[in-house]
Amino acid sequence: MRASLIQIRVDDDESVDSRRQRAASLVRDQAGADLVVLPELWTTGAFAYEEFAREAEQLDGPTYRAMAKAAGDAGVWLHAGSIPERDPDGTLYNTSLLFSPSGELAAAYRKIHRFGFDKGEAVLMGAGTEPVTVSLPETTLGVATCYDLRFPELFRALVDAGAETLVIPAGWPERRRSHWTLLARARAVENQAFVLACGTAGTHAGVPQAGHSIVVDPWGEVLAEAGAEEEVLTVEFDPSKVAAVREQFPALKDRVLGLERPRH
Ligand SMILES: O=C(O)CCC(=O)C(=O)O
Repeated sequence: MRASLIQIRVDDDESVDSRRQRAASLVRDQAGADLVVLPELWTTGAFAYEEFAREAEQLDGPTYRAMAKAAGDAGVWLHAGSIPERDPDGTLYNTSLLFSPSGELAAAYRKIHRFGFDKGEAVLMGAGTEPVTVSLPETTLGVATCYDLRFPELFRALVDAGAETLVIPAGWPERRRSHWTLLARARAVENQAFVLACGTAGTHAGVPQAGHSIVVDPWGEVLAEAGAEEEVLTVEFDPSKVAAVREQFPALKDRVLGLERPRH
């Protein structure tokens, strides 16, 4: 499989419209790839909290339409990253959109773990409740968004639902870049799955972005890693490696279930 991760710049000096057009054109440039991935909240930037309500879209709004068309034009599976979605009841969600190569919506995933550290997202947005997997001809994707990366139990749920390739759009800050790389590799090793983690470049709302999109194989080896600037990270990988690693070193079979005791 060939995957292209579009690590787009989210600087404040570009309008949402301009970035949307640029993203669509970057997706079209990836014709020939099997899977294309954009990052989290790339229209607004993940830390531009005051813009979430202003730029929120109904699910089938302008970003949906632009990305559906770009996926169809390029003939690729597209994980179009996430948008601030406004539900008809008024609640905002951090929602990822996935399109098939014919431009049909294949899945929408509302981020389950809201970023509560500086209150913004956790106060402004509702929480998703449903883990999402999507079957492609070559592999089953399990999707998660940014802060979700810190919660291994979500990834176990995705693996239990058949995920072999974990796709994680993010707007991770440079300040915690060491966690990003470490957690991406940890999720790959513990789940014996490919991890495709696509971040943003640039600075918005005063927060420098980590970039460093990364692709990790089921043995934890880094297949490709971007730098800090905008770039398209392209990688070839063999999805059958997941079954091979799970068979050669069957740690997932030794799980002891039922240990989780939530405190709240
Ligand atoms: O967990 C982190 O360090 C970053 C998370 C984040 O920025 C987000 O989920 O938007």
